[in-house]
Amino acid sequence: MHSSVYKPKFLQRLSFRLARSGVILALVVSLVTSGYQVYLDFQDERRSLDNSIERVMDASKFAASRAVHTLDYNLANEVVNGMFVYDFVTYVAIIDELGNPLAERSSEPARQNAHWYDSLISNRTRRMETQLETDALGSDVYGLLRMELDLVLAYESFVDRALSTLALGIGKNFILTLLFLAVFYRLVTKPLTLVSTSLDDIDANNPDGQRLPIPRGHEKDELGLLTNNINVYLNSVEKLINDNSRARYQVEESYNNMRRLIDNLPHMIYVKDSSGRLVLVNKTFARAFQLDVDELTGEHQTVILDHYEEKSRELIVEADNKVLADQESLFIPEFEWVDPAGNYTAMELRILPLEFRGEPAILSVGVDITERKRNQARMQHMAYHDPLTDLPNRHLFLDRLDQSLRRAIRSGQLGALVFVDLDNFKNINDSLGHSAGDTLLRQAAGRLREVVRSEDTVARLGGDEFVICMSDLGSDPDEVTLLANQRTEELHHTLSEPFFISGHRLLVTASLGVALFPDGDTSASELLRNADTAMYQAKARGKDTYIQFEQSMAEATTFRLTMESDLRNALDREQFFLTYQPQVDAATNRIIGAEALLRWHHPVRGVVSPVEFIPVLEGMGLIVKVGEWTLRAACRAVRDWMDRGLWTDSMVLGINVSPQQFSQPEFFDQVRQAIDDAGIPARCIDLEITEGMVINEVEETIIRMNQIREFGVTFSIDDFGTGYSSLSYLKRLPLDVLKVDQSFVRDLSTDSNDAAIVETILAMARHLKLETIAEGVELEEQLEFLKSKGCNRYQGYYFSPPLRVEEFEALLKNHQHITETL
Ligand SMILES: Nc1nc2c(ncn2[C@@H]2O[C@H](COP(=O)(O)O[C@H]3[C@@H](O)[C@H](n4cnc5c(=O)[nH]c(N)nc54)O[C@@H]3COP(=O)(O)O)[C@@H](O)[C@H]2O)c(=O)[nH]1
Repeated sequence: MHSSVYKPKFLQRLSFRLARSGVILALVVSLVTSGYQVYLDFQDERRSLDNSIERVMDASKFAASRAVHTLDYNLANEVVNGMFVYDFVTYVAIIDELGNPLAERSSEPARQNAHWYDSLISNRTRRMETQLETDALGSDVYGLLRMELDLVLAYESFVDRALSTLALGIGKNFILTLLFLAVFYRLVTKPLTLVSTSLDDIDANNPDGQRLPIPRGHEKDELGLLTNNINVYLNSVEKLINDNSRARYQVEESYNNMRRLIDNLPHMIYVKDSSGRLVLVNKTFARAFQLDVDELTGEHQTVILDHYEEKSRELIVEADNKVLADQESLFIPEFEWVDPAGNYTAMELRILPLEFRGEPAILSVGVDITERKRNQARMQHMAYHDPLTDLPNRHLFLDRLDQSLRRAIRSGQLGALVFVDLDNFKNINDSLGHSAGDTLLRQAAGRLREVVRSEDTVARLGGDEFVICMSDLGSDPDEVTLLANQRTEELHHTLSEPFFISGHRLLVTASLGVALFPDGDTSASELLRNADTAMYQAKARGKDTYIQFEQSMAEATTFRLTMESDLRNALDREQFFLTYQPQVDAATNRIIGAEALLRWHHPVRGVVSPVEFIPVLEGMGLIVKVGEWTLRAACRAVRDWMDRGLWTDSMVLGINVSPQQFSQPEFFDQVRQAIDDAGIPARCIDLEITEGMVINEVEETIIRMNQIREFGVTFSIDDFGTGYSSLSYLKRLPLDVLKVDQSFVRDLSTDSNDAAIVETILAMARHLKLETIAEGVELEEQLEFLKSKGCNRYQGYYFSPPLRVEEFEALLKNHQHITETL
C-alpha cells in the first residue's frame, strides 16, 4: 500500500525485539533454574562435607581422648596426621584440659589455590571442635579435638560444578532461544514481511484486482487467515471504491443531466443562498443579462436587482425573505424588469424554499411572459376586432353603441348609427377573386375611418357590411337629422370614388341606412337592426343611396327574417321544385335540351322567384344543400324522360351551379353520384357556371372542370359579358357552351352597343370553337339578328317560358312529334 506502509528499522523489527526479549528471558530463566539447581547442590555438598568431617572427627575422637588421657604425644600426632584425609583440612589440633595443644598440624600453604571468588567469602575458615571425654557418658571432659577447614578448598569442585551448570543452562537456553528465533523468523517474521511488502505494492486507492499471495505453507494457519482477511478487506475496499466511483459517476451524470436540462429550459432558473448570493444559475438566466453562467455564479443578487423596476425589486426581496422565513413557496404572477438592451420584459416568478449544499437557499423559476402577454393582448384585440380591416367587430361595436346610447340618454345629446353595405360586392368578389374583394374591403374601411371624427366608431360586421356610430351630434332632433344626413352623404360619397385594385379601376356604390338614437327605449341591437332595415330599403330603392330609418321599414326586415326562417325548412318540407325552359335549335326548330330552373312553393306566398330566394339561400349557406337536391332532381327527371322516350341521349339539360356549391371539395363526387344513381349518360348534363366563379382561383377551377368533363359532363358559361372576366380567362377554361346573357339580347334591336357586344361575343365563341346559346329571346327580330350572326340555339319566352315538369313533358311529346312529322 505504497507510502502508507511503515518500514521498520532493524532494531524495531519484530524478530529483533523478540530475540532481545527471548535472550533476556532465557538468561533470567537459566539463572533462576540453574541457580536453584546450584543451591540444591550446595545444600547436598554442605551436608556431605559435614558428614565427612563428622565421620573423621568421630573416628579420631576415641584415639584423641586416649592420647590426651594418656598424654601420648605420638598417638596424638598420629591422630592429627590421620585427620588430614581431605585437602581442605587446614588445621587439626588435640588440646588438653589446660588448653595446650598436645598435637597440632596445619596444611601447607602451597595447596591453597587462589580463586576469583576468594574475596567474595568473608570467613573462609571453618572451625569444628569436639570435646574429649573419659567415659562414654561424657561426664568427665578433659580436652578438645579441634579441626579447621578451608571452605574454599572444600567447595572448590562444587563451585566448578555449579559454574558449569550455570554456563550450561544459560548456553542451552540461549541456543534454544536462537533456534526458536530462527524458526519464528521463518514462520512469522519473514512471511509477515512478505505480506507487508505485497501489501505495499497494492494501491489502496485502486487495488485493481491485486490481492496478497498467501505465503507458502501458511494456508491454514493464522497468517493465512490474516492474509485471507486482508484480501477480503481488499475486496470490500475495491467494492467500496467501485461503488463509490459508480456513485460519483452517477452523481456527476445526474448533475450534468440536470445542468443540460436547466440550461436548455426556456425558463430562467437560479438559486440564491440566504445572503442573496447566486449559487446556481442556468444559461437562460445568464443570457438575459448578457453574461455567461460562470460570470454570474457566485455574484451577489444586486448585480441583477439593478435591472429591476424599483417596485419589482422590493417585491422580490420581500418575497425571498418570506420564502426563507416561512419555508413555503410563493408565486409572483407578474413583475417587470428591463434587460441590458433596455427592453421591458414581463416575468412570472415562482420562488421555492430549498436546501443547497446543506444551507437554506431559495430556488427561483422565472418565465418570460412578454410574448404570452402580447398574445393575450393580440387575442383580446382579435376577439374584438375584424382581422381583415382591424376595425372593431360586432361584439365591440355593440358594446360601444350601448355605451353611447346610455350616454345619450343621460346627456340628451343625440347620435346616429349608419349601416353601410357595398352594392354588388359579390360580383367583384366572384369576378376578381377574394383577395381583390379583401383589398376593396380594406380600402373601404380606410376611407370610412378617414371621413368620421376620431370619437366615432367604425366597425365591420362581416362581409361588405360596415357600421358607424356617431355620438353627440346635438340635442335638436331636426338639426341632428340634418347633420346625420350630411355625415352619411360624406360616407356615401367617399365610397363612390373609384377604387384601384389589381390594375382594375372599380366603381363601387353603397347603400346606407341611418338610425338616430336614442329612440325611445330601443336597445343597441334593436338600433342596429333598424339601421340595417333602412339600408335594405336603400337597396330596394335601387341601391347607391342612403335612407333614414322609419318605423314602417321594420316590416321589411321582418319579412327577410321570416323568409330565412321559412327557407330553413323548405327542403325538408319538399317545397322546392324544378321548372324546365326548353332550348331550341333555330335551324331545325327542334328542342335540343332545356335549363332546369329552381322554384320555391311557399305555403302562403305561392311560387317564389329564385331571384328573391337564391341570394338569401346563398347568404345562409343553404345553397349547397339545395344545389345538390337540384342536381339529383334534374338527373332523375332526365332518367324518367329517357325511360318514357321523351329524351334522347343527344339532348342536354342545363343545371345552374352556384359558386359556393362549385367550391365544395366534394362537388365532383356529388355530380358523379347524381348521374350514376340516375343511370343517365353524363353528356346529357351541362353545368352552367358564372364568370365570377371561374375567375376566383382559376387554376383550381380548371382542374375541377377538367375532372368533371372527363366524366362526360359539359360546361356552359352563364351570363357571359356581365362580369369582369376577360378573353384570357375564357381561353383557358375547358368550356363547351357560351350563353349570351339576356341583358344584351333584350335591347338588341334598339341598342347598337348591345348588338355589337352580342356580335363580338358570338365571334369570340366561334374563335374558341364554343357552342352558343342566346338567353332571353322574346322577339322574332332578336332571333333573326342572332341567326344572322351565326347563333342558332336559343332559349326564351319566344319559344317557351320555364315550364312545370308535366307541361314540359307535354311540350316534349307534342313538339318533337310535330317537328318529326314536319
Ligand atoms: N344557383 C342556381 N341558380 C338558379 C337556379 N334556378 C334558377 N337560378 C337562377 O336564378 C335566376 C333567376 O332565374 P329565373 O327566375 O328562373 O329566370 C330564368 C328565366 O325564367 C329567365 N328567362 C328565360 N327566358 C326569358 C325571357 O325571354 N325573358 C325574360 N325576361 N326572362 C327570361 O331567365 C333566367 C335564366 O337565366 P340563366 O340562369 O342565367 O340562364 C337566374 O340567374 C338563374 O340562373 C338553380 O337551381 N340554382
